[in-house]
Amino acid sequence: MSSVATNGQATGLEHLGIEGAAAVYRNLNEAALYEEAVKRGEGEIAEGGPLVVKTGLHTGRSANDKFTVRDETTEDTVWWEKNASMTPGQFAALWEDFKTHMKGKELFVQDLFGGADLDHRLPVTIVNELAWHNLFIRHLLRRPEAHELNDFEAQFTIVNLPSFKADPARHGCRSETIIAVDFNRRMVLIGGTSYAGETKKSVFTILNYLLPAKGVMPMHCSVNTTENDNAAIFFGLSGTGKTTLSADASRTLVGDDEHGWSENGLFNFEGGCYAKMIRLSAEAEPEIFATTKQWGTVLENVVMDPVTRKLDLDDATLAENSRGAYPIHAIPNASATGRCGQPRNLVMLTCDAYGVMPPIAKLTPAQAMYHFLSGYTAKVAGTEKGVKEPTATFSACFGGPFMPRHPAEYGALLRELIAEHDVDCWLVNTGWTSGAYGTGHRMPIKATRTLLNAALDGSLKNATYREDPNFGFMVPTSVPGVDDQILNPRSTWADGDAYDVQAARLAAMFIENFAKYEDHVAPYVIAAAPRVNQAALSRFAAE
Ligand SMILES: Nc1ncnc2c1ncn2[C@@H]1O[C@H](COP(=O)(O)OP(=O)(O)OP(=O)(O)O)[C@@H](O)[C@H]1O
Ligand SMILES: O=C([O-])CC(=O)C(=O)O
Ligand SMILES: [Mn+2]
Repeated sequence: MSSVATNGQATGLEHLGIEGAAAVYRNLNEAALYEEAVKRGEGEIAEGGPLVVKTGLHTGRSANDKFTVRDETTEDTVWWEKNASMTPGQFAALWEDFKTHMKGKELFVQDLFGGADLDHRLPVTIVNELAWHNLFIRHLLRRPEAHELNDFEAQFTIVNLPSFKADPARHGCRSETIIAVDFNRRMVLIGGTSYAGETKKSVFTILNYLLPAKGVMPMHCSVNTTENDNAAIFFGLSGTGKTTLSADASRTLVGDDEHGWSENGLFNFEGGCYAKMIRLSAEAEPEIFATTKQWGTVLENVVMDPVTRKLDLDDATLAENSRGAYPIHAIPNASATGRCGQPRNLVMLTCDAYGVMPPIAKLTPAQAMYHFLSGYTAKVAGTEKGVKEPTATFSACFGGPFMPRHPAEYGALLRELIAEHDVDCWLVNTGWTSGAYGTGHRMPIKATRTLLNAALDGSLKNATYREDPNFGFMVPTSVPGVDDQILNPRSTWADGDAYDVQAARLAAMFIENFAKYEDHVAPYVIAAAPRVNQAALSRFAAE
């Protein structure tokens, strides 16, 4: 039940040491939070009803401002090479300063679950300074039934104060922005950023730490299924198509970003979606587009005409990473439970801006392990003119910034689950074709969907395949409904030699990145590495 505490009334936050707030609004529903957000000038209402907000300086996650407390709890369980540390003393000072900062402020609190599987879900309390942040996280996580709130006992608390400014000298951080994770105190403190994604990815970080200890695999992936439960997992880094491709009219959406895989099957950690809005097309993504016309959707950094209240989804002035947050039932064919059975297919999405990877390839279990640990995608220069060079990104487990443990731990869990459930693995490139970024173009969404559907319905297994000379995986030569040519990326390039050079460069980047795992994985995984075409590579060096 919702409650409001003012003027020294009991707030339910005393046990945390949070005292002196001007008011505490607990578990307000969507309508009430809308009203509070608008009343406070936090956002404006667009045509059709969405709440439009701006986040200012930070329009994406601040991965370099995230710190984990290093103590006896975490010393041997966190991978310190890729997780920046802070001391328990620095965290204690930060928490004191957070409590001071909250005095006299109005706070919005939600009690929610992370995880649709009753055996593995995590009750969390989220304390927000902003009403719209509270609405966002209510959309994104799993809302308890009224009776579940009676004996709700949070196992973690997340406090998010965008107006707080961290102090590098006192808190051990590097800027005024901080995301501080303390697994011993069971708290996450977020300060100095209004980008809402930080909160949902903090819950993800916690689950990524806790679940492997119970033998449950946490994954940065989307999941969808069918009436007869032909479930599929789509791994991928940001912008590779998890949200876009999992919302498919012919399949049931389980979730778009974070899932667990246990003996019971797959389960969503969340109860909502967080979709990229930039240049969203009504034709290619009708289900997601419809949410931009609905009451309830929170639109972050989407440009709106203040008079007509019409949205311009093509305008990247506020952010290239503009976002829409909505409860999962805003998508017509979403799962009511957030759960499904064991997957039959596992897809690794990559947005290869070099235009080298084929649009789909079949992976052996060893290749799947290799690509899971590599976590490859490429970032493009965005909208800047004249910048033609993409940048390769390797992010372990397709989610480095949210994975506290060593990638080999997640890898070992995944390997066992793939083998136990005999899952078919695929690599899908949603990035460039007919040349690299700057010359070619992005893979048409329609082609990607057709190829995926052939993989998921089993028909693609009967196609004829060729072996990719660089990556060693098997690539279909013909698939009904798509142009044969795009299946062979080299043939889409105007200059085949230029393709070979680019492919050799990418293969070499994979090898270089993978060196750090060689002591942690079995030889058969190392053997699944790409082969570097040395002749092509030396042509590049000579150029
Ligand atoms: N062939 C394609 N397949 C998938 N997405 C494509 C394709 N071509 C272009 N896109 C665009 O790429 C973007 C994919 O973003 P999406 O939101 O699905 O990424 P995501 O994996 O969910 O990322 P995040 O983890 O940040 O939420 C969308 O803007 C989509 O319109
Ligand atoms: O969390 C976010 O900001 C969006 C997201 O899913 C990602 O970046 O992987
Ligand atoms: Mn997404």
